[in-house]
Amino acid sequence: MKYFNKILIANRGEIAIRVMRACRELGIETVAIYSEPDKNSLHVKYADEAYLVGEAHPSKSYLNKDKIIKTALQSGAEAIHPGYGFLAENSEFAKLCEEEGITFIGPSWKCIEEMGSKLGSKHMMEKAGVPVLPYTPDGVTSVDDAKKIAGNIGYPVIVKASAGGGGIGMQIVESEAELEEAIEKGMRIAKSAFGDSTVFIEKYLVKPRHIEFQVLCDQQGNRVHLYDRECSIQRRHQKLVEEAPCPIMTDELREKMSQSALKVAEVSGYYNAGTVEFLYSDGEYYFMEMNTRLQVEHTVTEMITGIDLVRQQIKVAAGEELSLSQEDINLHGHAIECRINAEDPLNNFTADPGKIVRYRSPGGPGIRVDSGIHMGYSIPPMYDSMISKLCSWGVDRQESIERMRRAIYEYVILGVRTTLPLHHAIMNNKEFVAGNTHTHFLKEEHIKNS
Ligand SMILES: Nc1ncc2cc(-c3cccc4ccccc34)c(N3CC[C@@H](N)C3)nc2n1
Ligand SMILES: [Ca+2]
Repeated sequence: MKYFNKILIANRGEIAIRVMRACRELGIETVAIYSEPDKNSLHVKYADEAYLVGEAHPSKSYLNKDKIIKTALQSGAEAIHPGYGFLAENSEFAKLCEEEGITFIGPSWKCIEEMGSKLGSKHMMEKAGVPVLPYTPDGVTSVDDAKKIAGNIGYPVIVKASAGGGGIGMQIVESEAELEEAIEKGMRIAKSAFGDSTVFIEKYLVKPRHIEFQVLCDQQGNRVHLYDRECSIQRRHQKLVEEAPCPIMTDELREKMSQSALKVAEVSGYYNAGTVEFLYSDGEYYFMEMNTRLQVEHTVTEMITGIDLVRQQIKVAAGEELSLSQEDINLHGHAIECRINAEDPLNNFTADPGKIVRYRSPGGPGIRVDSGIHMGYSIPPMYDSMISKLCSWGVDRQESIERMRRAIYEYVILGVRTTLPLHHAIMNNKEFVAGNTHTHFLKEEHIKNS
C-alpha cells in the first residue's frame, strides 16, 4: 500500500536515513534537503532526490521554513517528515504545511502549540485527573504569590520555563531566600532562549527517574501505547542511555501509567506518534510533558515490540486507521540505546568534530546501528554532536547489557573522540547493571574516570 508518492525529509543525519528506510520499504520516493556542509553526507546519498536549501547555519537551512516548503512543492512531495529537533515541534511550520496542502507527518499544529506550553499542558492533564506535581497553576505572576505557593508546596522547589525544553533555565530553589533571584534568572533565560518569559514553580524531586510512554494514535480516535522507556542517564539534560522497558516497572505501575499516558493523548486530541514523559519517585509518578514528535530513542521501543514506528507515522498521516489493537502489541525482551556523540568525555564532553579516518560498525545478534556517518566523513561542527545510536536487544536486561558490551568493544570510530568509552564504563558499572539508574547517576563518583 502506497500512502504517498513522495515524502520530503526535513532533517539530516541518522534520523533522515531512518525515515528514508521506512519510505523505501513502502515504495515511497524520498526527497532530501541539505545545507552547504552536508552536500556529501549519507542522507543526501540515500535519497532519491536532494536539494540544497542553504548555508550551514540552521536558520538558513534546516530551520528555513519557506525554503523547505518551496522545495516540497517544487519536488512534488505530498508530505514532509520533520524527524526530531529542528522544526519537528514547530507549530508554525506544521500550520504552514497545512496551508500549502502538504501533509505534516505528526500531530495537528494546534496540538503541537498546546503541548509546547508546559504550564498549559499541566493544567490540562491535572483537570483530566492525571497526576501532576504541586505547582503554581497561574505560573509566577508576583514574587509574593510565588513565595506563598512555594511555602505551601514545601522546599526544595524548582523554577521552570513554560515554553522551555531540555531543562534550559531550570532553577532549583532550596529556601525562600533564594526564590526571588531564581525567578528573575529563570525568566531572563526563558525570554532569551524561547522568547517567552513565563515560568512556573513545582515541587522538586531529588532523585527522580525519567520514565516515558510511547503512544500511537490515528485520526479516527484509536489510541495504543507501546510500553515504557527509562531515560534517566542524562548529562546537562542530554540523554545518553535509554532502555525499554523501564527496569523497575511492575504490571500494576505499568497499567496505571499507560492509562495516564493514553488519557494525555485523548485530552490533547493527539494523533500520530508521541511520547508522554513522567517523573517517578518513591512509587509515585507525575506528568511532566508531552513530546509531539518521534524521539531519538524510538529505536528501543521498536526493538521490544517489533513495530516500525515511522511506517505507522506515515500510515496515520495518510489518514489510515491503526491496524494495531492494544492486544496486538506485545513486549518481548529488553533493549538499550547508547548515544554515540563526537564529544570528549574526558574534556567535559566538549564537541570534537573532524574527519573519520577509521570506521567499523558492530553487528551480529541483537545489534542495531542507526548512524549518519561513514569512513572518510567529516563531522561538521555546527550541528548536534550525536553521530550514531548503538542499540542492543536481548531476551532480558542482562543479555542486552552483555550484547551492548560486545558491540561497544567492536565499534571502531577513529579520528574524533566519542562517548564510546563512557558507555563502556556505564555498561560495566554495578549500579547500572543493578538497574539503579536515577537522574544524577553521571554525577556520582563511580562514573568519574570513564
Ligand atoms: N520537579 C522536578 N524535580 C526534579 C527534576 C529533575 C529533572 C532532571 C534533571 C537532570 C537530569 C534528569 C534526568 C532524568 C530525569 C529528570 C532529570 C528534571 N528535568 C526536566 C527536564 C529534563 N531534561 C530533566 N525535572 C525535574 N522536575
Ligand atoms: Ca519536550
